[in-house]
Amino acid sequence: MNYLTVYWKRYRIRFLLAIFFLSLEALSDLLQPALMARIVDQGIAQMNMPQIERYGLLMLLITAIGAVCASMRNILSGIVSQRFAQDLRQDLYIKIQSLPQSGVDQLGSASLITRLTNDVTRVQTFANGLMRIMVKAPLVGIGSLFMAIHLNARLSLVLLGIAPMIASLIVLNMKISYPFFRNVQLALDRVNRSMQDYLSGIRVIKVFNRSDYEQERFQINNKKLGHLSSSASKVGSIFSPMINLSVNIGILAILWFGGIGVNHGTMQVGSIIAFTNYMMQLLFAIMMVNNAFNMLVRAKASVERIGDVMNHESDERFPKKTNQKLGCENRGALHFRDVTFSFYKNQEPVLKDIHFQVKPGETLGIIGPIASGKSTLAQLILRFYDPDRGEILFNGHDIKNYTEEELRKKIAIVPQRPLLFSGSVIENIRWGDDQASNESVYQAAQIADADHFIRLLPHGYESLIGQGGVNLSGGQKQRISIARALIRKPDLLILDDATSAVDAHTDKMIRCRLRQSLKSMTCVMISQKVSSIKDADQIVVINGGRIEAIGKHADLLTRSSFYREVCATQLSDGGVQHG
Ligand SMILES: Nc1ncnc2c1ncn2[C@@H]1O[C@H](COP(=O)(O)OP(=O)(O)OP(=O)(O)O)[C@@H](O)[C@H]1O
Repeated sequence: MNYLTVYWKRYRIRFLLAIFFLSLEALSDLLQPALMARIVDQGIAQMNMPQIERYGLLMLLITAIGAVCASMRNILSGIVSQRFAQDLRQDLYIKIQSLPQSGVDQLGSASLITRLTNDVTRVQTFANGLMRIMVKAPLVGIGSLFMAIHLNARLSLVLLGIAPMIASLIVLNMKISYPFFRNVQLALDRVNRSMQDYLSGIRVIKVFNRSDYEQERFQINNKKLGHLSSSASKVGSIFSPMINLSVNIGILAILWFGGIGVNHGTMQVGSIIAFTNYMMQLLFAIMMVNNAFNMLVRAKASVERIGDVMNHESDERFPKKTNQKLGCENRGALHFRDVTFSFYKNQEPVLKDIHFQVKPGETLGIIGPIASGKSTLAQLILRFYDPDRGEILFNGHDIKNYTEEELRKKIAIVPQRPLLFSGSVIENIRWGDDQASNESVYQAAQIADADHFIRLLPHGYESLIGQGGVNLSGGQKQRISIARALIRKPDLLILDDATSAVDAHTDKMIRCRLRQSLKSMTCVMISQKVSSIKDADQIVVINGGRIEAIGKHADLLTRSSFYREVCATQLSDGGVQHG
């Protein structure tokens, strides 16, 4: 919970000011029954009009002060809780951005969304409640008790008997409820995850007619959430009436003993009214304290879940300062030296003893069966993960010597699944370099063979792209992604199956243009298609996480059985093309 200290320091003055107004408001509530008792006992009972007017006016004044304080407290609590939530959300967002990829994998993206939205809102509601009722309830509760004792000490013994009983009930409620609320949040994560899965795969789900199946999956998670939520509220619904019953027994006892007192002439009617009023205020306060505990239990679960993220180790692997010694003599050179990598400790490595070298300006093709580790290899170059053994050199230097900004400025990747944002086409391309001129954008689009189709769009480069590029074809999205990577003018370009959705002719055009226009740029081309990589200077055949063979197309036809088989099935003439 340490991470909350910074917000406490930032907002404590306004928070304490809200509590100050709240205390005045509570004081105004507490004084009213006592004034009413005087109006009844000293005014009405003795037909004393001046007393009625005096205490009546005083009561009005105190109520007005209470109302002003309530407004001030409302304004302050609104401001403090809104700003606190806004800051917390922002800081959590920044923290999520700083997490290493393994941290994001571990926490899960759906859970991170729930933490950023639902959990922050819960903590905000609690903070707001703290300034509205939670402090007022104990103040009014203790004040009522004090005023009641002041009115009639003997009658107050009833209250002292009941209070410990109610306190025990509240503590028990909190202990039992807490695990339920934590489980509710976890169930909410699962509901969000199934929704996220559905939205990201909506087309495939429809094509495969799997909407019913997905609906069932959602229903299972939703039912679990409903079940857990109702179990959690059942606990609350058992305890609340028990607390109510205890308080009502107390009121009944007061009326009983008070009635006896009035009969014997030891108590006045006004005092009994005031006493029951205080009892009602006490009832209200206790109910509020109970609700506050329920809110606290929920907020505690959320505070801990946010804390899991806030206290998670940030990605501190990159050096903070530029290493002056990193010269550019070997611009674009890439060297894998016996790299072994596994995602989880004590698990079979995904990549084993990977060793190869790419000279500046060369193109390296990588081919292999599915799940053989091709994309993982690309992610290691960008340091999304670090190898367990071995090292990767880029531009002649260990990639661990580069700052995050430097490394990612020099290397651009076009991922398997192109990611486009809502906005115009030109904005999406310029996202790679926001300083790029229009000319550079057009040039990058031409190399990616995107310029022609973009100009045919209703508003050309200014045409709007829907969220995730819904209004574009797969091949169009891939070409815009390539243009976006090119505009960065990287030393090394990684195309991770980036032309899988374009036809063979366009694929060839893009490769030719890349070679002609960017002679100095090194290119790593991962593909399942032989046609995409067969002209590369070197081809790495990767199988089961190991390099099966390295060489040119012609060499591999004799040296790699996997490569030969793939060529035989893929190349258009049905046979094996040499050269
Ligand atoms: N974030 C991750 N956490 C754990 N395991 C992973 C992760 N990403 C990939 N893997 C595993 O690593 C192995 C290699 O995956 P990778 O994506 O590198 O294969 P690939 O050769 O690129 O496959 P494809 O051709 O299908 O894209 C697979 O077994 C996969 O399950």
